[in-house]
Amino acid sequence: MYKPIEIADGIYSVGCRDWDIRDFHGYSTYEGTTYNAFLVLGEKNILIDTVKEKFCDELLSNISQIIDPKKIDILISNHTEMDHSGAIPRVMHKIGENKPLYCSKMGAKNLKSHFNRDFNFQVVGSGDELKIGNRTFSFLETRMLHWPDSMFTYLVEDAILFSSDAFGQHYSGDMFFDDQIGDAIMSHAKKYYANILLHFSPRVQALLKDVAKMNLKINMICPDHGIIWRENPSKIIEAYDKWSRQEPSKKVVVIFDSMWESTAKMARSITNGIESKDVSVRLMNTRKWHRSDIMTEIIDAGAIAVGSPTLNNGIFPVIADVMTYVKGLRPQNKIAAAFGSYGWSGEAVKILNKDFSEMKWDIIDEGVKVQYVPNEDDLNRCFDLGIKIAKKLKKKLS
Ligand SMILES: Cc1cc2nc3c(=O)[nH]c(=O)nc-3n(C[C@H](O)[C@H](O)[C@H](O)COP(=O)(O)O)c2cc1C
Repeated sequence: MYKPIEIADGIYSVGCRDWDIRDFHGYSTYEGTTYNAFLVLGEKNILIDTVKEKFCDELLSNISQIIDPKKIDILISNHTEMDHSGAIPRVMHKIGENKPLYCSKMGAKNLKSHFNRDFNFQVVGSGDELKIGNRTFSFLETRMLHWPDSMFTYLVEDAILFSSDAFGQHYSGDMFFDDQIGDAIMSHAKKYYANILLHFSPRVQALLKDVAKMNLKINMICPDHGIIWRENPSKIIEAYDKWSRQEPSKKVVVIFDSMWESTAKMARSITNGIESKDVSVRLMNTRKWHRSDIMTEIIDAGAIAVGSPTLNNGIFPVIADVMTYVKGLRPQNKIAAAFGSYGWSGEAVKILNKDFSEMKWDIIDEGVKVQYVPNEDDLNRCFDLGIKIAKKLKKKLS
């Protein structure tokens, strides 16, 4: 940033924007991301989280515009992943190697594993508090949201939740708050949830219930990526509640790949069949759509159809990539059907059905297989499969 932003009295956002990044551990970030870090001034000066190693100079320069970094007394690390911890060794070197580093028990273990050294760890768990002057930092472990070390730091008097990766978005721009960017941020937040947190949805539900019971006042949510939620923090909490419930909607995603257009023709007929029953549909060619965009469409879809030609007795490699990725993120509550063209052995549909059953998706048809190029009858069978998917979905939702 060209200069740090004071987000509340004596509290500054001092992190960095990564305008260039496009591949974030396999997730496509068309608009880059930010690595947020926060400086809280007071009787003791506290830095919450750091940035990716290569942005360390920028972080230190941002801090220097407010105080001499040597005057930082305490570092809080909410999450060990390198985009937030990468700069820790250099930051500690700058502020003083023996200054206390607050983190969870798993945080201490994981920071050691990352940097192969000890810091002056002060291990904290849920409910522990650090009182400094007129400020209270309260810690809440959020294990597996999304790493074992993850935790939140809640600043009691200011009612600010530093939420680590939760509630984040991969977005980098000239807007820093929800009231500046408006609803445009929600697609980034949804993509982030679908690709980073979806498989932990039961834990998200449990956490939201725990936080509701705690009756925390939340004026602001400061995640480690993207914009800060200050106008309406409950908007992202409500969105997390909705996404983590994994409720199906009247929407089908048709995913396919094709070498010679046969599976593509089948995919289009299935799509037409779905649409003929007034069900919304997204047709996604895996050669044109990134796996993380496909995943974002899947999260609220009620049904998924996947098509692959048979290649060397298996499914097409790009479809295998997408299916491996989707399986890991465990989307629930889906109706499913497979399809594909083949030449002689035709294993693809069977393999896709196995993938569906591993995810406990409801396979509503044995799938449509077509030898080589589909004729009119074959395309009618595909159209009928589309109708069947749409009808089953409507019935399920009624
Ligand atoms: C390199 C290569 C390997 C193939 N291997 C198989 C195979 O193992 N079993 C099979 O049934 N068909 C195989 N096929 C045939 C394709 O599945 C068939 O051409 C199909 O119609 C392609 O569908 P598409 O037009 O959607 O790509 C192979 C085709 C190619 C080009």
